[in-house]
Formats: sequence, C-alpha cells, structure tokens
Amino acid sequence: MSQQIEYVVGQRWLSNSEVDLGLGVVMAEDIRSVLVLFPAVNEERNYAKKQNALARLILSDGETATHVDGWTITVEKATEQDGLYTYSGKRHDTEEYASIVEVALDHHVKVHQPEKRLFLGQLDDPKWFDTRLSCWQQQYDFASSDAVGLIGARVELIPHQIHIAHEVGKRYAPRVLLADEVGLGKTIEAALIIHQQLLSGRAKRVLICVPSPLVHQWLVEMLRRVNLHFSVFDEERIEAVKESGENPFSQEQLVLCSQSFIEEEEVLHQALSVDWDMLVVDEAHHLKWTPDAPSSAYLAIEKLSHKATSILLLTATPDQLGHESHFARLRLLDPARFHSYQSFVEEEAKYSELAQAVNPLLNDEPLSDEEITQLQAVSADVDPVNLDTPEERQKLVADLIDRHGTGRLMFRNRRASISGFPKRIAHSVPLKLPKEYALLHDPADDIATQLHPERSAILDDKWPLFDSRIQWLIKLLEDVQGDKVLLICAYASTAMQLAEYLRSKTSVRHTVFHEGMSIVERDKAAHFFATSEQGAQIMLCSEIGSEGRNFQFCRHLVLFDLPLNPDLLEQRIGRLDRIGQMHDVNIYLPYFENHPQAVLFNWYHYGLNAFTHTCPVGSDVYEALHSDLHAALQSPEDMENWQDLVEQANNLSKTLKADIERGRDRLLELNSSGGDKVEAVIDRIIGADNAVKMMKFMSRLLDSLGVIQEEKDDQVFILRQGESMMFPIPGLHEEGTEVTYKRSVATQLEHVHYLSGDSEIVTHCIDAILTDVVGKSSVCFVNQVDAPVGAFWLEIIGVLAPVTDAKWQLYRYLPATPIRLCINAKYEAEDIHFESIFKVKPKMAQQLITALSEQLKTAVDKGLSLANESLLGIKNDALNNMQASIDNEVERLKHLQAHNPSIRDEEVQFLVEQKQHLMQVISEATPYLDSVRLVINNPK
Ligand SMILES: Nc1ncnc2c1ncn2[C@@H]1O[C@H](COP(=O)(O)OP(=O)(O)OP(=O)(O)O)[C@@H](O)[C@H]1O
Repeated sequence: MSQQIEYVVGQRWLSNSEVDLGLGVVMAEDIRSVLVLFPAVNEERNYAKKQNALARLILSDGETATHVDGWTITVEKATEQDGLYTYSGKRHDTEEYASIVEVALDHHVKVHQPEKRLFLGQLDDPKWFDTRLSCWQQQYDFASSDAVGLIGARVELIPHQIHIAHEVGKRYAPRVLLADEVGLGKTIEAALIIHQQLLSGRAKRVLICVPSPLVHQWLVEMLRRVNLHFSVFDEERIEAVKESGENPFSQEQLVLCSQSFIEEEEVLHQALSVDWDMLVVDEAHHLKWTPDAPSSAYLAIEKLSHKATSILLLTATPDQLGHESHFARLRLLDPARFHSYQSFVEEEAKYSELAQAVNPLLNDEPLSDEEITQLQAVSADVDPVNLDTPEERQKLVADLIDRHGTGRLMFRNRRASISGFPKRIAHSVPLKLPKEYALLHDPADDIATQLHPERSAILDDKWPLFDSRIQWLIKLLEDVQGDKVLLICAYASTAMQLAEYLRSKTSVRHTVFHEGMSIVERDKAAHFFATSEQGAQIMLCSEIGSEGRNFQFCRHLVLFDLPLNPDLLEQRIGRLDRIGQMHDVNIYLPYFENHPQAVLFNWYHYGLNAFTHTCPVGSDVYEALHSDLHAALQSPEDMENWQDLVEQANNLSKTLKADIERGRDRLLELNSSGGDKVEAVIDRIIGADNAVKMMKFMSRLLDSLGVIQEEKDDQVFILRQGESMMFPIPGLHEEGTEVTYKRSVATQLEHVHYLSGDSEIVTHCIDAILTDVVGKSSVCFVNQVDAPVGAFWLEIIGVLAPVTDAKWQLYRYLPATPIRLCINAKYEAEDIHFESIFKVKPKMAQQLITALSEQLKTAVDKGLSLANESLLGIKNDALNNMQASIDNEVERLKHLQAHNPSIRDEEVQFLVEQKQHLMQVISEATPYLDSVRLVINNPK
C-alpha cells in the first residue's frame, strides 16, 4: 500500500505536468483532495490526493532560496516544524543571517539541480538535452581555439595585422607602440587587441583618445569591425551630468574622446580619478616632447599613462616631431626602461649593429668568421657549430629578435614588404606664376609665406580669380568625368576661399573639411563626399584632412600645396593609398615655375621620390639637409644650387634606404610581420571560423529558442522574433536583423551581423540556455530493436568548469569542459548514441521516474563519479600544459631580461602568480552534473 502523502496549508508544491505554473502553495485540503494556488499565474487547482500530480519542494543545504521580495540566501540549515520548512543562511545582498519560511518563497522558483528536477517532475522536451550538449561543445571548441577575439572581427585576415593582434592581444598588460607605415591598418590592429583583451577578461575599462577629426571614424570602426559600442565624451556629455555631481568617466566602460578635450584641466582631472585598464592614443606623433618643454598633450597623456595598465600608442610616423619625441613616447610605455635619451640613442646604435650582423642569417648566406665574432659580441650564446641547419639558424634569428631593443614594444611594418598596394602616379603640373603673385613676391618673407602666396593679406579673398591652379583644377574636374577628387591644402582659409569660388562660379558639387567646423559638420561633409551618387565630387581639406581618415574610395588626390615635413606628405597621400584602394592613385601636383613651390616639388619628386613611393627616410634626409633646403627655397632663381641640393637629397636618400635594405631594421620588421609564424594563427582562425558548422549549430539553436531564420540570399539570413521566443536576444530588431556566417560577406556588408564564436548574438543565446534550467532533466523513448523492451539508460552531461577571476585566463588551459556519458542498468558507461528520440507524456514520465527512482539515484552517483574519472585526464593535461607553458614563458622572459631591458618585472611576476593560482584552481576542480535524460526503450 502506498503511503498517504500529508499536505499542510502553506506547503510549497510543484505540478508534475505543468512546469509553467511555478511554485504552488497549499491553500486547503480534505481527505480526498488538495487545493493549490499558483501565485505566479494566479490560478487555483484542485487535485485528487491519489492522483500524485504534485511534487513537494524541499531545498537542501547549499541551494539558493529566493524570498518573494527578491532577496536570496544560500541555505545552510533547513528546519521543519508542523510540516512546514524554514530555510536559514546568509543573505547574498546584505551578508546578514536571515530565514525564509517556506510560504514566503518566490513563486517563480527554478530548481537547478538536474536530479532534483527529475524527481520533482520538472521535465522539459528531451531535445533540449541535445541542445545543451551542443551549446557546451560549441563554447568549449571556441574557447580552445586560441583565437578568441580574433574570430569574430569583421576584417580580412591580413597576416601582419593578425600577427600583431595575436601577439599583443594575449599579453598581460600590453604596452606597445603600433607604428606601421601609413594606412597599413593600425586602427584595425588596435581594435583586435582591445577586443581580445575585453573578451578574455583582461580589460574592462578602455579610454581611446584621438585627434578630433577622427572621433567619429573610430566610433564607426570599433562598432563595425569588432562590435564594440564606445561612448563619445565631449563638452555636451560632461555638461549633461554636471548637476548629478557624478564623475562622467565612471558611468561608462568604453570611452572615446578627442585629445584636445581630454587635455582640458577639469576633464583630465575627472578622467584621472577613475582607473583605466587600457589607454589608446591615435596619431601619437602629436605628443611632442623635449626635456625642457614637453607639450601639454604629452603631459596629459603621461598622467593618464600612470593610471592605465595597458597602453597602445598609434603613429605611422614615429619620428615626425623628432627622435626625442619618439623616445618620449617609448617612455610613456615603460618609464623605468627609457629614462635617458642619451642612453637610448647609444642602445639604438648597438641594436643596429646587431641587425647588421644578422643580415647573412636572414639572407640565408654563410657566415664568415668575422660575422660570427660580430654576432658573438652582441650575443654570447651564438655557437658557430650549431648554425648548420635552417632550423638552427631560424632559432638564432628568433632569439635575436627577442633581444632586439624595442622588439617587444614597437611594431613597424613597411609598405614595401606588403603586397597588394596600388601604383601611385605623380602628375606634375608646372604653372606660370600669376603676375599678381610675382608683384607681391619678397625674398625676405619667411618660407611659409612664400610657399602660400594666396595667403597674402593684401589679396583678401580675390586670389582665386587669377590663381592659375584654379582654372587647372576646374579642367581636371571635367577631365576625370565625375570621379571623386580629394584636395588637400595647408590652411582652412585656402580651402574655404576655394570652395566659395567653386560655389559662385561653377556648378561643381563640393564640400569642405577644416578645423573651423564642428566634429558633426566635418562628419557630415565626409559623408557627403563618400556618398556615391549625388555626393560631392570634390572635398577641399585643410591639413586636418591628412590624418587618419579613410578616403580610399577616391583615386584622385590634388596636393594644392606641399608641406615641408615629408611625414606629413606621406600622411596626405595615405588617405587614398591605403588598404581597400582598388585603383591606381593619381597624385596631381600643381606648382608655380621659378618659385619656391617648384623647388619643393623637385625636392620631393627627384630628391626623395616621395610621390610615387613611400619614403621611409624622408624625415632623416630633411633633418640632415633642412637648412640647405630652406636656403634653396629662398632663392628659387638659383637653379644650379637647388638642383645640386636635390641631387644631394637623392644620394642621401639612396644611401639611407640602402642602409635599411642592408638589414638595419629587418629584425624589427620580422618581429612586426610575424614571418612564417602567423600562418598557424590564421589557420586556427579559419579552422574555428567554420561557417557551415556555425550555421548548422545556430540554425538549430535559433529554432529551439523560437527565433525565425529566413533566407535572404545564399549568404545572408534574416532573423525575426517569433511569437514564442524564450528569451529576449540583444541585437534582434523587431523589423528583422540581417546576419551572415561568412567573414567575406560580413567585411563587405556593414549592416549585416557576423555570426561567429565571438558574436554577441551567439554568445548570448548560448549563455541564456546554459544558465537557464531548460533541458536539465527530461525523459524520452527510443526505438532500439537490439535491446529489450523497457531497458533504460541515464544520459548525463557532466561539466568541469571551475570558477575564478577572468584575469587569470583559466579558459586558455581549462575551458568549461563538458562530457556526455550514458549509464546503463548495470551502472556502466555505454558507448551508445540514440538516432531518434520520442517525447513521453508527462504523466507516464512521472510514473517511470517513480518506478525507477532507486536505480536512477544510483545511476546519477555512478555517472558523476565516472565523469570525474574521465575528466581526470583532461584536468591533469590542463595542469601540465599550464605549468609547462607558463614555466616556459617565465624562463624565456627571465633569460631575456638579462639582454633586453624591455621585459618588465611585473610581467614576470604576474605569470608566477598566475601559475600558482591556476594550479590550485585546476587541482581542486570537480565536475558537476549539468543535465540528465532518462531514456527508455519502447520499440514500436
Ligand atoms: N584587415 C582589414 N580588413 C578590412 N579592411 C581593412 C583591414 N585593414 C585595414 N582595412 C581598411 O584599410 C583602411 C586603413 O586601415 P587603418 O585606418 O586601420 O590604417 P592606419 O594604419 O590606422 O592608417 P593611418 O596611418 O592613416 O592612421 C581602413 O579603411 C580600414 O578599414
């Protein structure tokens, strides 16, 4: 005879068949029936006692009890009095000891333990068990790919960028100078590094400071490339929170602002009162520094650099404001190491000797005795006997790269070593000097005045009426037949007066871009220029248009005047000559004959060859010859003199370039490009970035979650919210969200979401399921003809997922690891997979569970202990792997510290602590039961 169940008013019971009713409370009972109220849905039900339709909820020690008011405790003690339980333990919010009487439990209770859910009859559709398993597996594969943060970026996999991003992104507290030449993708590298640091938990708070014309572009690039939503901070934003008295910088984690804004005293003060994990500064060559007069920009960033753990400085032209400033920027990265400019210069000379000596190795040439001695002078470990095989030579090169002075701090790729750039075609346009300018010409004027005659105050704004460059420009606009043209000149006034002329005298669609405009106005202008139809044909930019902006959709560049600084010239050309440019770039160079402009044109064209090619030695040549150049500009009529100078510049630039070619910088370049090493990283990204696999996984998952996926075309799908969506999914719009599983489509179609392991939609769906109770317990029938009717198995998912602070990077060695086991009636793990499963009616499921309850309890225990055994190997591997890899890295860094002072003590210290911490966490890890599915054989 079955024992009579006792119901007491106030007790909490769950319905065995209707999980959605939530937690019921007994309202009344008599000899035959019990009346239960389900407050979550406000429904009352009457059950016959012998029906056994209810399961009593009793919480055990360690479980979470939620009070109807929302606060929670971890149960430490459960006491029963008059048939009612009281649970006691520490409140999670106040840490005070508290009790919850059973009747005051939250109605929306979710029982989390799978076995408890099973016995309480909290059953889900059995397909959810498979969904949970595939989510765990996807999460595991992704975390083990070593490409977290790289996979989901909407970028082409360009090797030098991937190398830098991977190398820096995985470091603890990286502090580096990204100094690739113009347009090689430093912004993208920074985006990838930030993304990895954020996703891996190494960084949470990031501050990006850029010149104001680039704020919007950075905002868009961060969103478009790596789906990071930065908040733009400006006066308006600060003003808006002023009244609240709060520090605006503490309100956001990802902040983007202009450098001039952050320099403001009050703003800087507020930014310094909070901590930053990463500080990113673009166009860092603006941070001018001399020992006696550091610029205010430098001082502001220096203060911030003390607050930030990691720093990324970006500049294409590190020497633009002189070598001292370059030194000072390295000092921002590591003040202890770069304390004296003099010793930095001496050290550089030494490293350049090392790079010279290594040349034969890089060129795969035999080393002479003298060269071996030379190498030994810088690196005592060099053993000539061990240099016979390519592997030994490669190892030595790798060693020497590590020791190269700024190797770990600075990355600089040259365009010359990267293929795929368009041709640059220089069109010289010599023009007769208008008589109005000739009359004004005064050799005593300074160079700037002479080079820009249109700025003479006497001319007011009349110069476009006679300046022959204007008529030539109008003709060019006709000749290029509607193609876009970018014009850059030094001054805003020139750009504005040119624009006024075009407006009043022509019908050319034009726009301007200069420092007198607000950021919003500038972005509007850039957008108007970028718009293909009905957009501006020409954009007239002052010098602020020459930095950072992306104008590669345009292939005609007019340099209305020329800057004296060769780095600035390269920056100007770099707006068009950058990744993504599909055509040859036409550079038009109007200048006046027998005029300082003609001298400057010849200096660049014949002296430095800086129009058709990048000139990496431009600033060195300028520095060596600048007083001669200035003298020559003052006397353009002395043709013999300036032609001599041009020849000198040409010779010097050839010599300096030859120096570079001889290997002066080849170690740095090799270190910056990653050489052959990067292929393996790219392979891993491609491997983890399997569009077909991801599509299969997500299609099933979305379907289970109630999201409708429609095919738009071969590559693009539209996700729509279904009527019975289980969870809200961020990024899913009411009108539908376009998604793709293909990187190539995602990089081309900006509005389309890229669904990869990194994607927010994917991780959100997985997290939503794995943190919910759905699928934790279920029952199904199978049709196994070779097994007896009524045979049963208990499938379990055990998960090894110790928890620790993200900064320790546990996932790199032991990501949450699932294991599926199938326990049979003999309590053995059986290697069996069920092709088709069938649902079981709730009442029948409940009866089966009740009938098998003793066996099931034993099967759960056995399953967990078998999971523990199986995962032991994985745990030991993780432990060994972690120890070996950290020991290796520590040893390598310690060894290097003796030769290369750019290894910071704190990096080594972190690794030592990381190892100790992870050893403990991994050793103590035990698997927990994530879900169970009872499988009963019921052949048809
Ligand atoms: N991997 C990539 N995939 C797709 N587009 C890219 C990639 N790398 C760079 N680009 C595009 O090429 C252009 C140049 O890249 P980016 O702005 O990062 O270069 P940069 O080195 O910062 O330039 P600058 O020296 O002018 O500041 C941008 O339009 C960028 O979107």
